[in-house]
Amino acid sequence: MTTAPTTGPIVARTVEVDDPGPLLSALPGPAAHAWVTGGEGIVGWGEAARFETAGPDRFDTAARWWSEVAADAKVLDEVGLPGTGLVAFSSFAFSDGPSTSRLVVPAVVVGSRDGRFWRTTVDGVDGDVAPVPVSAPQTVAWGDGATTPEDWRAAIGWVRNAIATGDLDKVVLALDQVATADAPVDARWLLQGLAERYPSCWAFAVDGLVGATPELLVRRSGELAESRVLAGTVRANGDEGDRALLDSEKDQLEHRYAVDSLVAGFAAHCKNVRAGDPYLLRLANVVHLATDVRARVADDASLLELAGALHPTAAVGGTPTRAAMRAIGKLERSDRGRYAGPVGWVDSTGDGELGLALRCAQLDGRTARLWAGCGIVGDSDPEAEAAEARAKFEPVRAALTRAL
Ligand SMILES: C=C(O[C@@H]1C=C(C(=O)O)C=C[C@H]1O)C(=O)O
Repeated sequence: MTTAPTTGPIVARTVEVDDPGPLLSALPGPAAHAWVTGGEGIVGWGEAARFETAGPDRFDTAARWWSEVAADAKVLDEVGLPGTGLVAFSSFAFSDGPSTSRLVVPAVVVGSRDGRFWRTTVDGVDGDVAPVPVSAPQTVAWGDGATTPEDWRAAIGWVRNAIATGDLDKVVLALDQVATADAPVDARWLLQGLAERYPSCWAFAVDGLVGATPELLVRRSGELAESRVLAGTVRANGDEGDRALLDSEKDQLEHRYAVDSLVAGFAAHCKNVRAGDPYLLRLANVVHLATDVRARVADDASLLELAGALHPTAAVGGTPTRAAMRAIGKLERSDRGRYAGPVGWVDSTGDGELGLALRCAQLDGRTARLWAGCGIVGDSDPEAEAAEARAKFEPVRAALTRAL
């Protein structure tokens, strides 16, 4: 566990500013943090404080650190909208393994909502970054990741057998790909490409994990907790695909496991948990079955505490949870890192938004590791799952290579 580099209580000041233009274009360099949907949200850079942790208690330890920082902080906020005041960009590991989860308080945050714009700075922390133009890769070479398509098909077979013998109901299996560019990949290049083609998704970047997710694990606004669960997917191909999804018992079952797990997770902290009816969420690459869930927070649990109770839902893990997580650990050839973990932002009152880190890449110099996962149930067809995985890789692949 590490904390740095606060030297005393944080003083955060939010002031209203003129329209700064597109938020993602306000980011001065590739070390970028972002949470943007439909052109609104927050972007940040520089660093006023950081907390890193790992293991099964990661949500609790992060929640405790953040509540102490927030309690000590002085927040001078003349705007008072979601994303103003003191915020930490947040990104959690998928599993209880050694991958690092982190909260980062940027030196500068610029935000926009409902035609209002703001800038938050932390006293005594230099947020001046010499602007560096966004760079596009000139070449990108693609390779398999740790789990090859062949490994993945074999794993689907293993899961289908385990389901047939009654040990499991659903497992979300992921595979990875690695892109190697000619120069370090600029997070802003990916963010801008993703936000352009997927404006209704949440484009995110936290410490080099960059993507655009359509799935909201939890948003807390005071007593209101909200979520958008996705499970059940086909490639976008017009009405035919839409009907196939709505009429598919296999997809409806896969979806129900995910909704049930989210509702059960909310029960620990919330009252009046209400799930709507499933609907179709249409994106440029795929169509998902989606359900919106609302609940009332009954015990003052913060966003990070709620996330600890909810993660991993069966949208990214499986059913039953523990057995599915064991299967993922055994069948996937490398740790997921922060892919499929909660990602977003939290403020000093414990409000904020966390999506699931999907349709994303982990940037590391010239390489980008991408993942795509599919929910496997007893009736899953390996060919159809492979087509679904290819469709889920598409957003990041296309954003990365759009200038080539
Ligand atoms: C795991 C991913 O997506 C999840 C799995 C889905 C499915 O199996 O239908 C749909 C949306 C997400 O909950 C991914 O995109 O990598």
